[in-house]
Amino acid sequence: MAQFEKFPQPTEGEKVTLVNGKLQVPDNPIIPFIEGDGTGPDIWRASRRVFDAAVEKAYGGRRKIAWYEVFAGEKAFNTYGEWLPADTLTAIKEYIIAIKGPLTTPVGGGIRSLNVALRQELDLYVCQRPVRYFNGVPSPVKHPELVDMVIFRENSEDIYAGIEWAEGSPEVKKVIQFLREEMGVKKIRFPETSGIGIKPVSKEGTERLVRAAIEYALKQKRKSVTLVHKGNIMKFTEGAFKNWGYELAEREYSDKVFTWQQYDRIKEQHGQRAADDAQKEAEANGKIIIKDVIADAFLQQILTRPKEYDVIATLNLNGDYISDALAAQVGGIGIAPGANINYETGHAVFEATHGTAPKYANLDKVNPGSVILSGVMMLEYMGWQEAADAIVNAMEKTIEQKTVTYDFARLMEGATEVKCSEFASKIIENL
Ligand SMILES: NC(=O)C1=CN([C@@H]2O[C@H](COP(=O)(O)OP(=O)(O)OC[C@H]3O[C@@H](n4cnc5c(N)ncnc54)[C@H](OP(=O)(O)O)[C@@H]3O)[C@@H](O)[C@H]2O)C=CC1
Ligand SMILES: O=C(O)CCC(=O)C(=O)O
Ligand SMILES: [Mg+2]
Repeated sequence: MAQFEKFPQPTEGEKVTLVNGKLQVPDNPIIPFIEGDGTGPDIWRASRRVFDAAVEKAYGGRRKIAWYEVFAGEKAFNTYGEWLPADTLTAIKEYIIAIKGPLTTPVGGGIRSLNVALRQELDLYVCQRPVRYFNGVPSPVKHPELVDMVIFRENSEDIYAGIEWAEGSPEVKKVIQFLREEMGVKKIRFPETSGIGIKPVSKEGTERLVRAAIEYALKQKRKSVTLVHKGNIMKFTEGAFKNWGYELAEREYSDKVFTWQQYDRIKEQHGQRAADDAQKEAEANGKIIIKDVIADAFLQQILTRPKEYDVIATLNLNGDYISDALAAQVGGIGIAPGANINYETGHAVFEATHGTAPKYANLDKVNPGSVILSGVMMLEYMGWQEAADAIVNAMEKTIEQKTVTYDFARLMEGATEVKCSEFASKIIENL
């Protein structure tokens, strides 16, 4: 049993376990949850009702989640005097699968991101964010239905490692002195007034992320995996990510993928026609095409040619930007789910793409769709597909009936605007 310093033990349920790399989920699994800050509590209350109703409906009482509250953010600070108590990490390590609401991160000072800390502490190296269109959702683009992508965002490295020093600090002076005097760096434009941030990107980190993306593409019979990077500018981090990604694909999946690097080699030796034919043959044989694109070009092409993209593998910061941009394309951040996963240990924390939307806190107003769909991902991960499908169908039906929260209502003709809790109730009615 987990040893908690401050938290009470869970009073009901059984542990999820990992046996020989496979999750074993009992009928009454203990699932830790973090309510979240800002709009988190409103959204969590609404979402939890949907999860419980769907599980009850799908399994007639045979299965039931034993929710176990753990704490992070403001509620943790107010209750335990810490933003991220050790017990929360202990609980997630012990019970393997958890779900959370958004947590606040102050800009330019104060605590570092608790969301990022959770991902790093638990080494949840994949941030998996599927982006698809739900019929009837208002969108700013003409063909939102052409967007059907799954983002694999590297979650443990990059500029998010939090290695940075503030302008004027003794540390930054030391780093700048080292760079100038020992490394021969001459390009810091204003050395006296610079803050410095470091961007670590490793071969191991890249390989496990790209491997997860390719495994997903193979299992789900997707067409391509695109490595999105800014390798033309950041050659040894983003450029290396691209190179390591291609190398891994050709080394570990040689009979299952066709890469654009292979295409280039064939083109060089035998001409463009031969390369085109080789790619067509690979596609006809169901091979996954591994390609790459520079991040800025990608951000315009997801608007102009979304059909060309499928599974996306990218670094941490690119993935953050891409997640919100793609979410907007299919109707906004109100229905953008996600998961942070370590595919080796099985640990997974499910959470929405959006933040705490603080101006709407406690108004029972915002869309709970992102956390509800994050819960759908969680149910799928647990193997409770029937409950997951029931929620997706009921949510589709509710949106088609034009019963929606403010974010959709303001863009839809003839919609009935409902509160966060009412949207959840309508989904439950439609189960
Ligand atoms: N994983 C996490 O926990 C994350 C936490 N954060 C943190 O959240 C805080 C606030 O961040 P901020 O940059 O304002 O981004 P948010 O995602 O919280 O909000 C930005 C805007 O997105 C829209 N929005 C967000 N959530 C919903 C929802 N559920 N339904 C409908 N619309 C929604 C609102 O748009 P509109 O104004 O148009 O109504 C809102 O003003 C920060 O402290 C940030 O660090 C941010 C991202 C992820
Ligand atoms: O941790 C935060 O405050 C922001 C995280 C974020 O934007 C994301 O995970 O997409
Ligand atoms: Mg983000």
